[in-house]
Amino acid sequence: MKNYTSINDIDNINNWIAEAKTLKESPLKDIELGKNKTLGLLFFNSSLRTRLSTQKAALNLGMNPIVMNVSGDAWGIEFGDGTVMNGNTAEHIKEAAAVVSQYCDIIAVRAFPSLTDKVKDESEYVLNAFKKHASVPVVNMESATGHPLQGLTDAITISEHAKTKKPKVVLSWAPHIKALPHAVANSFTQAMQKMDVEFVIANPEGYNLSPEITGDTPIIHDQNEAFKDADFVYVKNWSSYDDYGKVLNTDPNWMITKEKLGDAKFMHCLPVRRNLIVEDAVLDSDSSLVIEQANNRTYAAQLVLKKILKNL
Ligand SMILES: NCCC[C@H](NC(=O)CCC(=O)O)C(=O)O
Ligand SMILES: NC(=O)OP(=O)(O)O
Repeated sequence: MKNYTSINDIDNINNWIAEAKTLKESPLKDIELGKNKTLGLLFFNSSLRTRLSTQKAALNLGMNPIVMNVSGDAWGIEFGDGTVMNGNTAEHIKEAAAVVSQYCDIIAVRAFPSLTDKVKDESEYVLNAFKKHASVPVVNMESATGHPLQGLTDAITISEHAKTKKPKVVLSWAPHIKALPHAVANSFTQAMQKMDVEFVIANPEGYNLSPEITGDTPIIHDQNEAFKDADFVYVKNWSSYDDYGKVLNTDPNWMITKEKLGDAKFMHCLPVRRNLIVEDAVLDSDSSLVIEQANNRTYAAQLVLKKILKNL
């Protein structure tokens, strides 16, 4: 594998899950593989889990991680072609990516969407510019439209906790005060579509994800109906896709409660706002898998880095 930028880069999800589970059992077994190799992590946005678990994964493989907060700490990067750079950007992605490629064997990038310009966001211009102008492999640590390290993590976690051969998995929208990206929901949807699960999405009217992502997956506007007989309820807020980036609804009735959850397991990528997205009683109960999900971020990243290292 050269780059890992989308769930579509996973050739066989069941094999990947099995391999991630073996890494989890003996995380240091490939400690020689990444010796003298450098992973550069570039953050255009905040992070706790991705920033730490991806470094931990690199360390488990014997790699040397180096981290930079691009926004604020680096020079403003210009992505436009042929731009007269007389504004706020001081260096072009052509130089920046070429320079970073000399210091790193793999570059990992986090760059969220604007949520104001759908066409520009969907062009994935930051991630694709790194892919184009870097001479080393690129890993997506959450881009405008996808969070494939999270999607892989969630597939691993569901596989670990499934009690039946074909569990029912619900992706549910929940309220939030801010406009949030679609990336986590998109990659979770794509991961579930590759797994042998009964998968449905629950969201209010006006909140359907991109039809290119949802495809044949049933979309249900009644949350209680969607939750019936669910084994896993994966919760995430996202802003409207059709009315791009808008917050149309903050209906507290969509918040996840213990009563609504029933016997299902609760999942969320974190960070999560308590008593807005989900009530304390759920997060503080055995029904919550959120801490285990965060743990699996390390093994998802380690599997991805291992596959890229083997191909260098
Ligand atoms: N990486 C996981 C989620 C990141 C981001 N969440 C956020 O921005 C939450 C911010 C807040 O709650 O203020 C998202 O939804 O894509
Ligand atoms: N789940 C996740 O990606 O967390 P961070 O945004 O803290 O990295």
